[in-house]
Amino acid sequence: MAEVLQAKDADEWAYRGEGAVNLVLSYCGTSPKFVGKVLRIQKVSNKVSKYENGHSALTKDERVLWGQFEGIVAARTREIAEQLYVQKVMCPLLGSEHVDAGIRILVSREFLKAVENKVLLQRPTLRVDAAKVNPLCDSVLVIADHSIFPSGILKEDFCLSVEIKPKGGFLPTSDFIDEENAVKKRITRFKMHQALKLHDGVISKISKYDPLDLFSGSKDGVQNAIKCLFLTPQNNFRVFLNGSLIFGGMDGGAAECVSYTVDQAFQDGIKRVIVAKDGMHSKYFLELVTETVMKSGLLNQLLEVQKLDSIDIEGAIHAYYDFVSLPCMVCRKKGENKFSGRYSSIHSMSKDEKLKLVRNYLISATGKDLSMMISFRPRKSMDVESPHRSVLLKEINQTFDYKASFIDLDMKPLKKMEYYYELDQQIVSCYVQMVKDDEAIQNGVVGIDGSLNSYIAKWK
Ligand SMILES: O=P(O)(O)O[C@@H]1[C@@H](OP(=O)(O)O)[C@H](OP(=O)(O)O)[C@H](O)[C@H](OP(=O)(O)O)[C@H]1OP(=O)(O)O
Ligand SMILES: Nc1ncnc2c1ncn2[C@@H]1O[C@H](COP(=O)(O)OP(=O)(O)OP(=O)(O)O)[C@@H](O)[C@H]1O
Ligand SMILES: [Zn+2]
Repeated sequence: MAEVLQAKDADEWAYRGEGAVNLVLSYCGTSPKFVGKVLRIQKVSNKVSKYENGHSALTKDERVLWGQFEGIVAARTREIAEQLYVQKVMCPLLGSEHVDAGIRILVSREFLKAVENKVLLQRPTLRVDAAKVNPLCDSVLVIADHSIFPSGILKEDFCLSVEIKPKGGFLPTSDFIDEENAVKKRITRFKMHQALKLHDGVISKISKYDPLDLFSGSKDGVQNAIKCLFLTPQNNFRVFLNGSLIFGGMDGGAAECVSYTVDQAFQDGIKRVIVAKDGMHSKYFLELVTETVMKSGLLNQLLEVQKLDSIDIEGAIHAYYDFVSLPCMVCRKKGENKFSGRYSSIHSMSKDEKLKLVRNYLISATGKDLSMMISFRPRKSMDVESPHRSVLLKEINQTFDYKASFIDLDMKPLKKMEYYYELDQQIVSCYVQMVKDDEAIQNGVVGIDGSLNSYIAKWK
């Protein structure tokens, strides 16, 4: 009979982290089956949400959308479909050596309850208020722990790992972008979204990070991006030592660091791995991350996936309405005729072409939201063969094994398309308003909206 995790097993799992929809636990027991693994447990919103990740299977339209991928249509639950999505859709695109789709394991309700109680005090308040462990889950995912090297490491070894959530790394060029929204072709969504997040109080400071730098392929660009992530990590940058968080936060908001003289835990942590003169460890740490990001080539692959969004949400939304057989709310609002107006080239496409546009948009959305984890351990001797790739930091003559993986490759629900459109419009209008207010201030005119003025100050 298949193993089912019970309440007593909760003792062997410890809080690792969480995002908006999953709680992640690391294994601290001795069973070879779980050593080097994490458990990824689905959460459910405390508020009733339109986009709730419930226990239901895929919708009829989603089954058509993902039908060409083996097994997804027949999946009994959304969790099973999501695991197959990682295996069949994302793995081939990102490389199976960088992705672990994991295996599902059965859990009892008592296990979920025990785990939830155990980690409650370690969870950020914002996350506790937002969501709880989904009590209806009967299975959870067991995935490789990407913050450590696979088993076989000695106890005294140290492994440093870095988690980066790069977000969208290119500017859209789609002809379907409204003239009013032309700013989208010049400013990244990440940067514009920062203005909205600040306005809504989600963050207290604008990130210095620019995804275009990270994806630039140039050493200077990547170096600058990593430095900015370090200065304003928000939910885009974290560092772990042997799986314990030593830099950044899990609250999805504004974990902020203002200088290289950060937390002692971080300083102590990097000293265990990087051999350098006092005061130089942070510099070489950032150098190591930069070199490895460049060398791994992971971002080139990721950018290709993100670029599957070829016509932007302002184009894809029209394909969506036809695909789900609903009147196009965007054409209706804009007073456009579906078959002769600005978006007629989309509305008159074949069913298959529209399906492909929507599917590619959603795959790209996964690519714009995933994270990558890169783990490092110092190579003790170049004579010993290692199955891992390595990077040499010339200035300190130190070689590191590294392992790079992608995490959080979740399938985005089809019904989120309308939300994506609305959010996109909101992001642009908030940013445009901010720029207008900024100009008004510079011209000596008092801004229209006091709250906007206050975040312009924070922008600078
Ligand atoms: O829309 P975005 O860019 O804010 O992305 C959301 C993320 O926000 P952030 O990266 O902080 O801006 C958001 O992350 P946080 O909860 O803010 O850490 C989620 O990753 C969300 O995806 P899902 O609902 O969990 O499937 C993400 O939603 P998707 O757009 O990827 O569906
Ligand atoms: N395989 C893994 N190995 C090591 N750490 C992991 C792994 N998977 C997740 N984590 C840690 O747990 C955190 C939450 O996981 P994950 O990003 O999958 O949650 P999520 O709720 O799906 O996120 P999001 O809000 O982006 O949708 C990650 O940020 C990472 O720190
Ligand atoms: Zn339309």
